[in-house]
Amino acid sequence: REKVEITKEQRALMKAIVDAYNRHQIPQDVAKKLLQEQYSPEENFLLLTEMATSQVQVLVEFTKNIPGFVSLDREDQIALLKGSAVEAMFLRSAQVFSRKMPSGHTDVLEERIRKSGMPEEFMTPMFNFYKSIGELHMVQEEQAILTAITILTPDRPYVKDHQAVERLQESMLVVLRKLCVLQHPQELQYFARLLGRLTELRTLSHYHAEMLTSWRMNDHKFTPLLCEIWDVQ
Ligand SMILES: O=C1N(Cc2ccc(-c3nnn[nH]3)cc2)c2ccc(Br)cc2C12CCN(S(=O)(=O)c1cccs1)CC2
Repeated sequence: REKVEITKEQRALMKAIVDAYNRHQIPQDVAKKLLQEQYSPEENFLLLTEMATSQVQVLVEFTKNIPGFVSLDREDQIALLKGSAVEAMFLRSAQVFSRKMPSGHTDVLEERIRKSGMPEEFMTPMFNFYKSIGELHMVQEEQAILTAITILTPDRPYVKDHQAVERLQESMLVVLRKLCVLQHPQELQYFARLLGRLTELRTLSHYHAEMLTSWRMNDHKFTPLLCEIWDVQ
């Protein structure tokens, strides 16, 4: 059994990322609304849009606090945020939602989102992803670092200094791998399973782009921030 040890620097990096991840949350009243009253599809959709807008704001703040991010080329910072926005939002949504939801309430989520006019063909992959994240029982350090790794993916469109991003992501992958060995000693392939979720996320983000155009509401409106980051309208 390999002797795994997290260095002082790696612990500092992990702490900075976890603090940033926990510091920014979306307003609880918004998330709670989704779980309480019964709404019309239009109202459901508006709620999801309101929440997604808060989520993007929270993710921008989180990203700015990832050590090394703000010293990247400014245009690369934008390219990374735009390239990872959907994936990071779905990853964080799945993580936060499963934590927030008392068990057995996911059908409320399913019903609310199904009632928002989301195309059927997107529901299944989204819920499969949601369940597959829940089954991993990630500790919060793993959740925060995996989200940072998603954002610091070097092969996003328009990233110029590929290497600089790769170096940042590399240092986080090293920490995450050690964390997985320490937190899940019995599951030898736990780290590989975590990274496998990132592949599932990319598929989801392709669905998402199509979904936005085919949303089953003729007058669906997104907020200016979502239009900007999702390249819609
Ligand atoms: O809204 C979602 N939810 C509910 C949700 C998400 C986060 C929090 C929360 N609470 N505190 N912090 N975060 C609460 C409820 C959720 C849960 C799991 C998965 Br997988 C995914 C989702 C989406 C993400 C956005 N989309 S979306 O398609 O991008 C779209 C935008 C506009 C209209 S449709 C819908 C599904």
